[in-house]
Amino acid sequence: MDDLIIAGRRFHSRLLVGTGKFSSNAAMVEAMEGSGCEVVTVALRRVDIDNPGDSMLAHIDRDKYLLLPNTSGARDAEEAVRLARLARAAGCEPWVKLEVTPDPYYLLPDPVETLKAAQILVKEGFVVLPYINADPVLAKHLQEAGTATVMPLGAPIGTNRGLRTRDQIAIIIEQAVVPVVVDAGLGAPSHAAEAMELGADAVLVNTALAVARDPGAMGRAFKKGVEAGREAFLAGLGEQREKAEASSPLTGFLRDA
Ligand SMILES: CC(=O)[C@@H](O)[C@H](O)COP(=O)(O)O
Repeated sequence: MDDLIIAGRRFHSRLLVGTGKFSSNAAMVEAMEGSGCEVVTVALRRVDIDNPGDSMLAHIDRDKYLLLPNTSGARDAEEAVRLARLARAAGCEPWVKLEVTPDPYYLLPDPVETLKAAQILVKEGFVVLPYINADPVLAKHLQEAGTATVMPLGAPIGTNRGLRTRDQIAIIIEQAVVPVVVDAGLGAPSHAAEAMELGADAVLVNTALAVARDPGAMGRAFKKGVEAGREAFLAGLGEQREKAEASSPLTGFLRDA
């Protein structure tokens, strides 16, 4: 068993999926099913969380998937906290993907407001999964505040540019005492595999699935990428070297004969 454990809860899948930007609810469900995910994140601003008949929520089987509300669109801590409280009041589990993104162009997370919101929400009993820039110092502060994960970005949301923050993420992974979930910017299964090979505990993907010609097939491709990367990480990757080293050394019985 190689389960992902977040706040004491076990997941077989290490791929979390976002629900934005899909051309239809059917396409979203195909991507979720193909990916094998068990956690799906939903922007609180986009759904009527009080209404189980909301057209998008009605397509998410809550027995099969953990619905992870996110505070996407919040511009400061106050707004994020308000959204999280609304979700809990509407009967959602007290899990929240904390996003505070005041900058409309790059959607980069605000570190000060994110930390402030995390401190409040943890105290109120929320399981907090904060979306952050790949900043190891901030990651430490959030863990000290009691967050259940840290979720550093690979690249800005929706850019599909892959693991641009690789070196910083490596430091976060080295120092983390909670699961590290690489979130945002992963545009191809190879990007997800790279994050997992680096030692990330999980990844979260949305845009790459939503914009694919066949979201179900892309979900399956990401599943394989995540599994391959995880397996390689556990198997132990060889270190990178500057100089060549022959795969078939010229020592041994041929030269000695
Ligand atoms: C859906 C979500 O929670 C975001 O953090 C984000 O949308 C994920 O990033 P990509 O859309 O780039 O995969």
